[in-house]
Amino acid sequence: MDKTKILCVADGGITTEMMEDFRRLERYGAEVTIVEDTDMYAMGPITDRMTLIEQQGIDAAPSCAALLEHCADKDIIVVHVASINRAVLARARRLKVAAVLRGGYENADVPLLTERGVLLVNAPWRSANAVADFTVGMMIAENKNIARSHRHLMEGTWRKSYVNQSYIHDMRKMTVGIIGYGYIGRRVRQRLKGFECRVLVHDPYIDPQTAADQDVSFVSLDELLARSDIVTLHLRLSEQTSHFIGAAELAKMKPTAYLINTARAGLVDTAALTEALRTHAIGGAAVDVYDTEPLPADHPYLQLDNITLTSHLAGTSCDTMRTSVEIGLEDLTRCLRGEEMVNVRNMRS
Ligand SMILES: NC(=O)c1ccc[n+]([C@@H]2O[C@H](COP(=O)([O-])OP(=O)(O)OC[C@H]3O[C@@H](n4cnc5c(N)ncnc54)[C@H](O)[C@@H]3O)[C@@H](O)[C@H]2O)c1
Ligand SMILES: O=C(O)[C@H](O)[C@H](O)COP(=O)(O)O
Repeated sequence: MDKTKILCVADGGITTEMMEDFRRLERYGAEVTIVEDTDMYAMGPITDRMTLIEQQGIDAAPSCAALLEHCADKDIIVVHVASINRAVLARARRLKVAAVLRGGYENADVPLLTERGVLLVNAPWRSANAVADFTVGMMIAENKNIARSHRHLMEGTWRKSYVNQSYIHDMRKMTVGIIGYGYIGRRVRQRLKGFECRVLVHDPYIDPQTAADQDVSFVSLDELLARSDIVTLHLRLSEQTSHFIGAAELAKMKPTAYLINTARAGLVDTAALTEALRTHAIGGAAVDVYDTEPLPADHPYLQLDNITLTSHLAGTSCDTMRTSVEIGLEDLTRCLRGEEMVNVRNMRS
């Protein structure tokens, strides 16, 4: 019987050494080939190919030469950010499973994979702990003026008070509203337990039983916006959620409330948030993600004194990359044992 042939494409984000873990699948009779996506290094920062794909579509970003060269006889391919696009699928005629070791899988042509009967699996919660940690950090950085004080000290200024002086509260006195209760939203909630703050959640897609099992209050969007001292976004960006927070939603927030966005820039109307912060219609914001990245030097956020900004760092951790491999390896192990994979995104086997 033919061996199952697996191709793993390492790209520096997920290193060749990390991809070596997939050799454990050889105990199930698979043959594992590991190649390097050297084009990725030429493209600069790891997210550049992803930005091209997100903004211009899957066929806009250059294909990975190593993937094209080695995919023809493979049953399974494993990638991080290399595109599984039309060109790859035209060559990979034996392909049965495509594994994208990310939460998002914009670098896979899902309709085409589905049409070809190829299962797509991903690594949905790989960065959820990193992003949840970071999000809580952003809440505290903004509310307690940590980044602002750091900047002023680096500039030689000792300041004892900031614009939010009259509404800096201990976390245990605050109500935090979590919008989107998926992998990251739930982990933010877990972390907030230690701070003893009240937590409200808005997520219309949580089934009633799951909601009943959680010790949080599920509320409408309007109630969450009106009652929260901190509103934190953990939805995925889609046509339905584009500009989820605009002028109308910001107007429903308390004038002392903070908006935290470590999810996706497109969830928030940037002009509306800028205006709300400029006029102090809300207390402040902390933002990790932008419509244009890197953040342009003339971006209006850079003129504000009530915002904490980071450079799309929330998901970045060594553990994120290791976890990506662990999640993928678990599912491909199930596949080789003839069991159902858990992270299938396009159809059930
Ligand atoms: N900044 C970073 O570095 C970074 C890293 C990883 C992920 N992210 C982003 O974090 C976000 C959350 O990721 P996740 O893995 O938790 O996603 P997820 O899919 O697990 O959870 C999203 C949740 O949003 C809910 N939702 C959908 N529409 C909604 C609506 N209209 N109102 C309220 N809730 C709604 C869904 O039911 C789901 O529970 C995504 O936008 C993702 O792109 C950012
Ligand atoms: O936000 C991020 O960090 C990036 O989108 C990163 O490319 C991967 O995130 P993921 O697709 O795993 O959610």
